[in-house]
Amino acid sequence: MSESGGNAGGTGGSGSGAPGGGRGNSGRGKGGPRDSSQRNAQGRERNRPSQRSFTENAPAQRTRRADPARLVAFEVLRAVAAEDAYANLVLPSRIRHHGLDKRDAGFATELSYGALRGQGTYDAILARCVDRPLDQLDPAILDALRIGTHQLLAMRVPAHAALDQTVGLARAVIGAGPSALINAVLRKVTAHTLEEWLEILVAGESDETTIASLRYAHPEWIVRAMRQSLVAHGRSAAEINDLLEADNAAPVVNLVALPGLGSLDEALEGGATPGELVEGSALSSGGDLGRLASVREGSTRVQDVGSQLVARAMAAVDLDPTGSPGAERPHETWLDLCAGPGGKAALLGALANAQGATLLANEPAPHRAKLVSQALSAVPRDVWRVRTGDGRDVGTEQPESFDRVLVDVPCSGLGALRRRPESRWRRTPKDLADLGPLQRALLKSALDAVRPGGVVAYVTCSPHPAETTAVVSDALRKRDDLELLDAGAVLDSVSLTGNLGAGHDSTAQLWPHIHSTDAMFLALIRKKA
Ligand SMILES: C[S@@+](CC[C@H](N)C(=O)[O-])C[C@H]1O[C@@H](n2cnc3c(N)ncnc32)[C@H](O)[C@@H]1O
Repeated sequence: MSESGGNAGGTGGSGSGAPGGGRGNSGRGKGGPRDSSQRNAQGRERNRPSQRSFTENAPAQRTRRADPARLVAFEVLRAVAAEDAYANLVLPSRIRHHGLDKRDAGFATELSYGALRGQGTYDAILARCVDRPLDQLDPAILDALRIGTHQLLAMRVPAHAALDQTVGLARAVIGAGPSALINAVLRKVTAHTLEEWLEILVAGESDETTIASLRYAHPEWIVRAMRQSLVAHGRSAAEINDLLEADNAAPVVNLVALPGLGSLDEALEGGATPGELVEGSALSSGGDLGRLASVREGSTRVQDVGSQLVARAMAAVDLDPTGSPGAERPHETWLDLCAGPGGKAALLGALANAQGATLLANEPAPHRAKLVSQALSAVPRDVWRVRTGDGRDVGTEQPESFDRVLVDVPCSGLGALRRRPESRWRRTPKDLADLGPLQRALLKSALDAVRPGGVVAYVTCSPHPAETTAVVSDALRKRDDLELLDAGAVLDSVSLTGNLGAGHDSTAQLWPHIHSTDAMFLALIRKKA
């Protein structure tokens, strides 16, 4: 374990398109393959005529060149499949490596994210077009087919361009052999629109979970888990399709101006719109956020509104409800037990600075602890410290030492599927079981570390009851010195609307399809004085 400090800021990116998301039909283009200059700012190819047709050229006569934007998407899919890479980390480096301009970068983002999100549905379609089981295909060929299918069924790319360019990509990076197969399979894909394919796939299917899984491109176990989560948090199971559809939409990039330190003026002048749910937030207008001086300084940051709300709720709980309103708070000590990479720590650091408190941010992974220091760099240096160590030890090493503790535990991330296009296909139900003991141990440590009268905010970026309500009720059952505060009411008190409707049974759950945030869970647990 060690403690340290440091400097910097951060930005994020997004993509769009998937079954249930940015649907579009392909059409006929005039002449040969389009070059990238014919794409519009959303990465869509311009002048899209309404009918489909294909070049008469045999695959061998077509382009042998890999269009750089498609090549980037292919490389992202390959890295995800072969190296277990994260698309949101690989994509920017591939875009830089190939020197894509803004339009091509938009196209590559939509193509790679859309193909990854839609993978389950696209594979079901491809299975109807290939004469052997998909797992007998070379994985690179399968990725090329997924990229071709997403262009044909869900992007406004003329069919001939999608075909020619995908075959050209395959010739350039996989070899001449597979191009005939790819050409033949993608021609079969073009026989139907996405909607027609979905009708074909679900025909004769009566199981609602299977239908939703195919229609909204989620594994069946996640469809069931999300339905269970909706019900566990007091919502209707009938919302499931809206929730799954929200996972397929590209999330808007949210900004936060660190209270008392940052400003949104520059972002708003540049076209960002003020956030409607929480003070000091804005919806980015897109583009390179590094152009904003306050983002470069780290006083304005990219952060999901759900994260902003739960961090503000932790800081806003009234620890002395019997005291006189407006009375000055004594100097408080705050702990962020699982801080990496530092998004909530930065906001908490700014709030601590404004409220005369200090913050200890803990993270066991040294490279992530460094990111926490960087995230906190805009906050005055005497307000915060970073501890590099196991959060499970803090409760015994520093018992009853903190007034407020945030424990934002490692979780399945089922509440942020829209941000991580590949994660739905990578996660398994076993992850939930494996994470349970760590989540419980971290919450126990947080409860040991908070002083009597203090409050612990238990947060996950997952709505699943195994990671949310079950963990909290286990903790409450084991000890008699705890009480649950009304997290929904506290969230309302820090929101601009005052009426988020997130509360249920004293805990609170935000939703992508209701609040346009990640599905953040919040429980506020007070240790009785
Ligand atoms: C959900 S993330 C936290 C996100 C962070 N609060 C933010 O807003 O940027 C969970 C973090 O817990 C860390 N973690 C994993 N095991 C831990 C442990 N034993 N003690 C403390 N933190 C742990 C992970 O490295 C990860 O950075």
